[in-house]
Amino acid sequence: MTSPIIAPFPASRLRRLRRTENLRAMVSEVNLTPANLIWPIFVTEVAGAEGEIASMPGVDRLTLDGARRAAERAARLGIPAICIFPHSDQDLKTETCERAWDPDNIGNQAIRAIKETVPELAVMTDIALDPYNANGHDGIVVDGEILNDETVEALVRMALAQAEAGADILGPSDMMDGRIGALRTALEAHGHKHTAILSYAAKFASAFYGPFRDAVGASGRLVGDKKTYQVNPANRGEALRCVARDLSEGADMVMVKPGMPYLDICRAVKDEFGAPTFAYQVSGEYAMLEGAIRNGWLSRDAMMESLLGFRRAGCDGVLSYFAPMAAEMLA
Ligand SMILES: NCc1[nH]cc(CCC(=O)O)c1CC(=O)O
Repeated sequence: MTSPIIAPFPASRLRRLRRTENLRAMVSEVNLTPANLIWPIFVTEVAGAEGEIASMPGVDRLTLDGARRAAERAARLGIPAICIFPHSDQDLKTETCERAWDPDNIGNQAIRAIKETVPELAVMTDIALDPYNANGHDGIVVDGEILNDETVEALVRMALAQAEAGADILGPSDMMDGRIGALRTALEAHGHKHTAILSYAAKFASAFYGPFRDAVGASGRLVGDKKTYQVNPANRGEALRCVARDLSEGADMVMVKPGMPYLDICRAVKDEFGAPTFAYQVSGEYAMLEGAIRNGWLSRDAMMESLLGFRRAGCDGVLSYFAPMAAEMLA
């Protein structure tokens, strides 16, 4: 890029274009609209588990009816997509995770409920075994090892059940090797050629997922950590190789996760590959901002600024628990 010529002061006064709201709007380099937001929601099948998540004040676990209402709210606000995370019955979690591909699991029920209520809203899912795994891991665990290839087979079954239930976008968040290619091949073979994949491609082994694991009821279950499959937070090059690999296997869109501590990765992914690029402003980022806002230490504008930052870093959109609130503020 050629640098714009800057005349010496006082011929150049950069403050001239910052003087009024309209002048600032004219030269704004990026913008944030509700179309840039994906709203992640938690849906529970457990009676009595609905309501506020302690570590995510302002975010509720929803019933199926609540999910329907959320879908209507998203549509009203111009949010194009909702992403479903299931909170499933602890007693039905197994080591083999077969509920993950049960057509009637709570995640698949929620897909159908939302598609019935607001057919045009894009429904995104999460593909990983953790909501149904007695071990709380994203993959099948045998003797302490998270098995890659056996997990990929299970993920394929899970993905087909979600596509069958009507999901528009599948979100593999498991970080097993080879899953995108396996999912794409299976989707094509089973008549789901229009089902999109938004790969959690650059997903880091982060401490910012803590509140999410409370929300889906995986925290008490998880033994150890996810460092043998999620990317080391130190590794930019490896994250870019993950993105290259997932795109070459048939991902339609890619994601960087978490968001705010990884904006350098967002920028690199967009510049390097030019594919539709999303960031996930994860549960810990939500808790951090919302906690400070509720304490009066930050204003709501800080939240809006965090979302605009993703756009400046090259993201086409952001998954954020703030999505409905941000869309309301933009209206
Ligand atoms: N498959 C798991 C999954 N999918 C989305 C999140 C985290 C989202 C968030 O923290 O908001 C996680 C947690 C994890 O990897 O442990």
